[in-house]
Amino acid sequence: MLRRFSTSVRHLKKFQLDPNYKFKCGLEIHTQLKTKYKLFSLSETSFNEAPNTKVSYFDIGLPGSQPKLNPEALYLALVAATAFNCDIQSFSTFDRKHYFYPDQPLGYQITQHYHPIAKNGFVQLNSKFDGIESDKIINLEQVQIEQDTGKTVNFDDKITIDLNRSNTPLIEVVTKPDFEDIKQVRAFVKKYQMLVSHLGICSGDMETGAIRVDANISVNGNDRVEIKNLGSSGEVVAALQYEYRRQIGEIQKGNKIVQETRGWDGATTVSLRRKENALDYRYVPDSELEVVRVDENIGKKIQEKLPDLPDTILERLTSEPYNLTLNQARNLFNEPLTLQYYLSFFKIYTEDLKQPSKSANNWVLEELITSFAKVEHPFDVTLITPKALIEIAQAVLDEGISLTAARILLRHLIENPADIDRPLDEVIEQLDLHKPSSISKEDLDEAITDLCQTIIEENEKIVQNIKRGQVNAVQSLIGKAMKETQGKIHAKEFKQKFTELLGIN
Ligand SMILES: Nc1ncnc2c1ncn2[C@@H]1O[C@H](COP(=O)(O)OP(=O)(O)OP(=O)(O)O)[C@@H](O)[C@H]1O
Ligand SMILES: [Mg+2]
Ligand SMILES: [Mg+2]
Repeated sequence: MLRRFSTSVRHLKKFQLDPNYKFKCGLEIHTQLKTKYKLFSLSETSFNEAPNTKVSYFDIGLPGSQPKLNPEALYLALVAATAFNCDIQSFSTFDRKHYFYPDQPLGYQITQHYHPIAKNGFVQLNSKFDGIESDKIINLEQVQIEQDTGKTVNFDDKITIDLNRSNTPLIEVVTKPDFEDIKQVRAFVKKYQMLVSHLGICSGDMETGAIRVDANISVNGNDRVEIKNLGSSGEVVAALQYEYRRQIGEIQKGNKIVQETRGWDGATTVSLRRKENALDYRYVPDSELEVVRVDENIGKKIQEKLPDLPDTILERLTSEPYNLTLNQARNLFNEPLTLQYYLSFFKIYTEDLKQPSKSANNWVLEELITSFAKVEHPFDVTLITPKALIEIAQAVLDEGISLTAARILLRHLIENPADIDRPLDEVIEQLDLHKPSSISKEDLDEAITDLCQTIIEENEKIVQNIKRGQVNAVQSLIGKAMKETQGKIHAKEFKQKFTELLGIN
């Protein structure tokens, strides 16, 4: 996955649109809704179960079985439509789209062709958060509710069919052909993915096929070509880059671009079929499903209950008082428990202890996280609570221990969780981390001078480098001194001493 991602980034750098060939693109995004039950039956939705174990009569198209709409799916579709700023339709219906496929036993897919649940939304791409040069609005044509198909799985020389996925609820979100650039497409897919998982509408995992994208592309106003079933933002980008170049090649040869459906094989787009038109699908209203009527104000009511959207959260975290970098904010956004931890630590540290926000950020995002990494323990917000971290930070502020001692303490507590419940002072005592307060100032200064001199004598090379102008190399001498004194003496004091002894500024 990571490799695929970096490949697409590399492509992005190299790839340029040709100003003589205008790129135009619109997406159809199929999103599995995270419901307990399927769209029109009472079998449970399934992700990794043994094949054909999560199916009801209706899911396998048994004659006589009837569909009944799952209200949870309707609700999640309405939440999506609201978050995408759509006009929710108080009247919508289901239709049958006929086509034969072995993993679609009904012989048709139930979708919303004539009267979808929502129309006319938009998603705002933001130059600050979405990695594009300028803000851009992508308009949406509609959101429709539909069923997923089963899966055809090839085993050696056999083709098998797994109907667990059959009748899983989907929404298809159709954008207007507003994308003028592949970077905008990539930004949109990423944002879409983040939004639906944040709202709990969908798992958001493209790897498991929970979001699948069909990308429509045309060049210089010619017919559009639809590339079906792209499974990651990297694939969308790679397929569009390939197809853009292919269409330019055809135009340059004087060939006509015909409207067709193509697939992506990982390296090229391949023709699957000439595009069916609506007539080929023989859309008819599904006579077994009732008209869906929703309250005219439902969008407003849902809007009031929506949590803050990702952009709002990122905006807040990157502004006063937090002032996090965009990367830090993104990482926190992606780890809700860590975000909660950070916010509660930040509040106590800056409001009760009246300490600067920069130092609060440092405690959580540097000291705490690095301590876990150093002892190779997976980061766990429940281990050192915000209160416990406050206590450690407080010990440093009160000058009871040095920052380096605090680091040793943090690592010790992570590795010995039983000690977390003991009084902190006792643990500090046990580890002998207190600053050596019993020694007189003169004795301490002498000891520091001795130690620094020894280190200077033992590290001729580093000293030479410093004298040649690599002043930063002094840090490695300080590191050695800190190690020697187990962090009991502040780095600042060593820095002063080395500066003095080496005569550097
Ligand atoms: N000239 C164009 N260039 C690129 N994309 C286009 C162009 N015209 C339309 N599109 C895009 O094609 C998509 C059409 O999707 P829609 O679901 O309406 O129809 P479809 O692809 O014919 O149906 P199906 O759902 O059966 O695939 C939209 O995303 C739209 O933005
Ligand atoms: Mg479509
Ligand atoms: Mg389509």
